[in-house]
Amino acid sequence: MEENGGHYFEGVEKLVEVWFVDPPGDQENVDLRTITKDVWDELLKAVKCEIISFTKNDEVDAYVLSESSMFISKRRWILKTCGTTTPLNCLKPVMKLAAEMGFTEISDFFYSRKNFSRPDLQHLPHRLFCEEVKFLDTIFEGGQTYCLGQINKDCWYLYTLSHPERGRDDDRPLIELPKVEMKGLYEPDQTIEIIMENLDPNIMNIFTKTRCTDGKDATMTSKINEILPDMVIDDFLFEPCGYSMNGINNHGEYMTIHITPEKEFSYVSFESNVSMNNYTELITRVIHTFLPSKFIITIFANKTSEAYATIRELEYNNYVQWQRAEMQCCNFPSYNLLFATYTACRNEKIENGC
Ligand SMILES: C[S@+](CC[C@H](N)C(=O)[O-])C[C@H]1O[C@@H](n2cnc3c(N)ncnc32)[C@H](O)[C@@H]1O
Repeated sequence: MEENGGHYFEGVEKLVEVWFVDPPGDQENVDLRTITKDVWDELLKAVKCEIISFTKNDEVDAYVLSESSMFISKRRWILKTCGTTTPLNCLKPVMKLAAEMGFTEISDFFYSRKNFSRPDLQHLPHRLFCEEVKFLDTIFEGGQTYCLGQINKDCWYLYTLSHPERGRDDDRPLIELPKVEMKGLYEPDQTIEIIMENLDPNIMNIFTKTRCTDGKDATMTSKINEILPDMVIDDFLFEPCGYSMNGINNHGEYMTIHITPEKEFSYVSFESNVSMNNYTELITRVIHTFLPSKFIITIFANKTSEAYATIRELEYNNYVQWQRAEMQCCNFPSYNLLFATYTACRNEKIENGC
């Protein structure tokens, strides 16, 4: 990979998602959102990133970070950071703090990332996936690890831990399913992530200070605001280039986009937990907004999610300009996972429908 006058930025994010179990009894005040910004400022020092913006609604707190994003709801914590950050270094302190609040158990844990372009620039424990696994195994018992895709090319690593038997203990099933199925799975959950590389340079130019004045200008010019129109957007345009946004809606759903526009190592990620029974249109909107040369899609859906039974439908979808290179499906105790990679068709192939 060619560098940019010695400048290199690793767009690939490390993604941590933790679901704590609501403690029994009166749970109203046991809420991760009671952790103040000052406390997060301190905790994030171990990650080597800072909070640059904050928005919230009744369901979710959303932080834009100097390197990506953090989302906090009552019992779920998501930390997504790029560059050479070290998110696993704040995991133990956050779990300790959560335990002091009453969150002593975890029902689901996910750590995932694509392979880095420059692993040599990463810091301990993020230099190798096996090093990350070793670190996580000192915290969790029974974590499972996977590598999807091609180990010698583009791949995606996952460390996951699931205790479906420890789910919410509140007798409020959201949809009618036999009790045995519902145990521990009262809250529908799904996450779609689209990881895009080698993007259209004219589109990437939008995410520079030479073309746009600020985050809002870049959001409107690129039409990011039309991807999921009900999201209230908090956006930031870096100097001289680079863009991050969080969107939240009143259903407690979020979206987040992060853009590294430098042409030598351009990278864009899209992530959302928006609930849909078919993600084809959303995926089409995202990839037409950024025009990547290649992309990876991952979709997680738990058993009460409306996407649970349908994520395999991606197998039958054609995106005209992009051809699917591979697809893998996994069934975990609480979640189904779909992983697929796509590459842009050459022009003569497009004319023939790829
Ligand atoms: C934080 S953003 C988005 C990163 C994201 N993970 C992605 O998808 O690429 C990174 C982009 O902003 C640029 N940038 C400029 N100033 C930065 C800063 N202070 N911290 C992090 N990135 C900065 C980087 O060069 C890069 O293009």
